[in-house]
Amino acid sequence: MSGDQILSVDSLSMRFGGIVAVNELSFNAERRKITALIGPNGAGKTTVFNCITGFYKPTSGAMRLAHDNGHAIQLEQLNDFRISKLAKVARTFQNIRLFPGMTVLENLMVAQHNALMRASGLTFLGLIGAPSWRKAEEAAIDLARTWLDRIGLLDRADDAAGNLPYGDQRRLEIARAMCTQPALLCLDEPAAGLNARESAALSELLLSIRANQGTSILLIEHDMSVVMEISDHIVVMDHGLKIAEGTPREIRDDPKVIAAYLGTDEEEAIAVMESGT
Ligand SMILES: Nc1ncnc2c1ncn2[C@@H]1O[C@H](COP(=O)(O)OP(=O)(O)OP(=O)(O)O)[C@@H](O)[C@H]1O
Repeated sequence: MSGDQILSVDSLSMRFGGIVAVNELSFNAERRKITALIGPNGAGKTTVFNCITGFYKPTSGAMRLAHDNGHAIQLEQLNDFRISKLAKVARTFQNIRLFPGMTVLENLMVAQHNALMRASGLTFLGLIGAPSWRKAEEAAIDLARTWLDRIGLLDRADDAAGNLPYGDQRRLEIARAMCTQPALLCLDEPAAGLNARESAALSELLLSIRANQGTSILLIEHDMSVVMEISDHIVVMDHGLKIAEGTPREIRDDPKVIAAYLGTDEEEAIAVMESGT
């Protein structure tokens, strides 16, 4: 894999006592591309995400995020707050983490809290309704409404987020992450629990984010139909190690991947991998 890397992970290791969850992992994610991280349960994928997003401090290794303008940031030196603010890395989680009692629109406004706080001069300008604050608030509402339109939820803007169907909540989480205007969007199993129609809508949304926003996406996903359809590059982990990487076609045909990812029954494994083509 060559080209313009937004993320370079170099010899990343994470230990929990005697468990080596991630073992000397190295890979790159290309700018404006979709990179998938796959592997069986317990392979270490979420731990990698937790290191990249600053939830865990890695035991060793380096993670370099390079912005468009050439500015590079060593993620292992920052905490989660600074990674989201300075490195502009946004993430979603395996379990939905919306504010269910807040409206759909409010969930997207909360994502823009940092920008709004700055514009409000840490609340004072907001309290007196200064024009600069009103302008920033209008821009935030515009951005939120644009994303609601993109995910087809504009007409549900005033409904409680918790009342949305599950697939809509998943897409709302992605819209919320996009409202932070991230350089790198990390999605942890966004297709989990979705039906076939919802998975297809998710794939379409991620492809449109790549095409229209040019956002780089790092994706953990078990749903092979989504992974094979939208990924530019796939990194495969097993027991904390990288066992393969390549294009969807290369990964689908790799016997090591088939055996490790899907167990020892090769015939069944091939059938499952092929279902994702
Ligand atoms: N905070 C923690 N403390 C101790 N062990 C942990 C912790 N987080 C993860 N692990 C262990 O690290 C290993 C990798 O877990 P991880 O959740 O990263 O795997 P995964 O590939 O994301 O799995 P899944 O696909 O099931 O989500 C597992 O053995 C797990 O039990």
